[in-house]
Amino acid sequence: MNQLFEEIAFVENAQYERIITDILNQKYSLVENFFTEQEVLELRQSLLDKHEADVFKKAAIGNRVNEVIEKSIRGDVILWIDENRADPLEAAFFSKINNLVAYLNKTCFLGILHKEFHYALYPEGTYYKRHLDTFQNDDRRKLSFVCYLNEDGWLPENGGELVLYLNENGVETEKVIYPFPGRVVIFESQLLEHEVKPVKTERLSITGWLKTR
Ligand SMILES: O=C(O)CCC(=O)C(=O)O
Ligand SMILES: [Fe+2]
Repeated sequence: MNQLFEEIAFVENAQYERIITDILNQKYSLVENFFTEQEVLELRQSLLDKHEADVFKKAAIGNRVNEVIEKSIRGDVILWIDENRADPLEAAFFSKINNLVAYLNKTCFLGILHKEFHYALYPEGTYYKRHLDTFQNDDRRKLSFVCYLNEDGWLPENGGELVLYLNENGVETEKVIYPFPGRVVIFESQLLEHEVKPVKTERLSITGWLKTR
């Protein structure tokens, strides 16, 4: 009965449809208003408060069974967000993510069953060298999701741009994305190599992955 109700209640969502079309056509989607300005402001404050409380740790490369801290590859510090212990703000964040996942699973049969998200702070001078978001021993990450939480007025000169390496008819091209506040980038974890260019002003974000199995 519930199932039937869901079928009838399905409403096409223009924003999600655009995300799906973008990903099908170009392997990534850039969304300017996935979260409200208020949500972005509060998530930024939450990140800064938690960082102030010193609970971030140096990000590693490799997955959690196989991790190595390698500052020559990435220099950000992170804090994983546990959905089961989320505060109301984080719960609202996950509710938007879960809506998107439900839509993707329903319309594209993506089979997303798990997700993992962390706050990330790149101190001045740090970067993340070109990489793919999958691990040798784990290919469950399907979509990468990044939401930028920088201050209003963030300038291109602040560095820290995300560069996606695209392939257009066999030719590599670079898509440069500035981490302006509120921007969300979603891309195919297994297909798009990318990097974070050196940061000149502390750079804030939430990054996550939508995973199968
Ligand atoms: O912050 C970004 O723009 C991308 C971060 C990233 O590539 C990662 O954490 O794997
Ligand atoms: Fe990445």
